[in-house]
Amino acid sequence: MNSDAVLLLETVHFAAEKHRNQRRKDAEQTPYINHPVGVARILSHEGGITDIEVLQAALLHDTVEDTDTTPAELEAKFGPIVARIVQEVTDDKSLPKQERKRQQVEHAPHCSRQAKLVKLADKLYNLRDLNRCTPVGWTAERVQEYFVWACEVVKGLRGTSSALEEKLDELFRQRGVQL
Ligand SMILES: Nc1nc2c(ncn2[C@@H]2O[C@H](COP(=O)(O)OP(=O)(O)O)[C@@H](OP(=O)(O)OP(=O)(O)O)[C@H]2O)c(=O)[nH]1
Ligand SMILES: [Mn+2]
Repeated sequence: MNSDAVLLLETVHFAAEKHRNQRRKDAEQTPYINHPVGVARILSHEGGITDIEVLQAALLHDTVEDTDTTPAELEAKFGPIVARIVQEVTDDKSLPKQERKRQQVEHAPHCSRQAKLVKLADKLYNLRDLNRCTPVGWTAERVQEYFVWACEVVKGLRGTSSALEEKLDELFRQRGVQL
């Protein structure tokens, strides 16, 4: 088996273990790991991305934010580039939510191209997930606000992947969000 396949299996196994007790916010309580796997799959299948470090970072992108995983642990296991990309897409959960959301808009244009790719695929997955079903406790207004905010973040990520940006733009258009 080629070494990229071995590396991806090692990475998806690590992410699955880390997210094993986490569920999505939908009524069916979908396993959380479906999200990072789906984000990596969007990058490869829809974005044509073959950069192994980007695909690994996509699989790991929520481990530091949402589990006990540390950046040092990622660096030791997957190397400095993967660890850096994950760090770039990790929100500071000690900040109030509104400030975290504001910082994503502010930081997006300063991210590396690799981190921008992960962020584009993350938003595309989450917006499609909102179209699939509404998270438990969310109102229609909150869903619409998420689309408006995501569009602001995506503005700072443009010029990175026309394939992913076109798919995002179609979702914003369907919601009447001004591009
Ligand atoms: N659409 C949707 N999202 C769900 C669901 N379950 C969990 N999530 C996660 O919820 C986050 C969006 O919800 P918010 O209320 O805006 O953010 P918060 O969880 O950080 O407070 C996303 O985090 P994230 O991936 O870190 O991305 P980001 O939105 O913070 O950039 C998304 O992955 C679900 O069933 N549907
Ligand atoms: Mn995510």
